[in-house]
Amino acid sequence: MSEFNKTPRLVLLPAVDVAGGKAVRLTKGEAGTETSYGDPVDAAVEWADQGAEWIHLVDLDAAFGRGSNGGVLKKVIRQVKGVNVELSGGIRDDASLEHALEIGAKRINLGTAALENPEWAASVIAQYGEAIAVGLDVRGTTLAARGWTKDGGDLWAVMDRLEDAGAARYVVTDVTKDGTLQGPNVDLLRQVMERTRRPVVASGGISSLDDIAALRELVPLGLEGAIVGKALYAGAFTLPQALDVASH
Ligand SMILES: O=C(O)c1ccccc1N[C@@H]1O[C@H](COP(=O)(O)O)[C@@H](O)[C@H]1O
Repeated sequence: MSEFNKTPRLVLLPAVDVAGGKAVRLTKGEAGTETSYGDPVDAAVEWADQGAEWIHLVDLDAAFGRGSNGGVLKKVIRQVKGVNVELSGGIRDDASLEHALEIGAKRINLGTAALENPEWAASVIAQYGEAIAVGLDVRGTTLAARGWTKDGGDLWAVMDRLEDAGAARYVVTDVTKDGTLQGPNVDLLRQVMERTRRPVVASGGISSLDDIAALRELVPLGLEGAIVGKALYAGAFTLPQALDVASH
């Protein structure tokens, strides 16, 4: 096959979720299910050293509305200079959005605000374009907001609105898969990609290199990337192995 016929690679985004100043992984996003993996700066620097182009950085305390890890996030972004950071959790107004961009986030992932404050979300989508992604965090086809503790409406109705607003990209998480190592929800991803021409990033459930290979098959349909969390921290495979599968 010539270079020109090759399917473009899948971009992998190792996740660094921060709670109480530590890198943690949750199961299905439920508070109290944390497994701790130490210093978030060390985790992020390790993913950067191993070849990550993007890091998906989450302030879980801000997402749950119980605090902030602002200082730690700033340090992480500073320490992984040269690696793009997608930042999410608690970015719900002008002040938090501007702060996130000021500390160096390349892309902001809006969750709750895109559901509860459609006018503001539309205005920042129009103003910042590619710098704004919308996180579609779902159980079944019901969106989840406020630390995934509240229902946030019907996925397809909200997507119609976001498409009209010109959302640049969607980060799709099946909450029921997140942190479970049960494999990604490929049907959900296919359904989302059928309804948009915008790039989609998959999140939740990746457990093996086979899962990454399966997601790479979706690149021609609009899948741009995949967030990898627990599988990397648990050592199911290494990031270089995953990057290799994502690019072949
Ligand atoms: O990533 C998680 O495990 C997670 C768990 C519970 C809530 C949120 C979680 N992650 C990220 O947070 C944003 C939503 O934050 P907000 O609603 O905008 O404050 C979500 O898209 C995930 O990226």
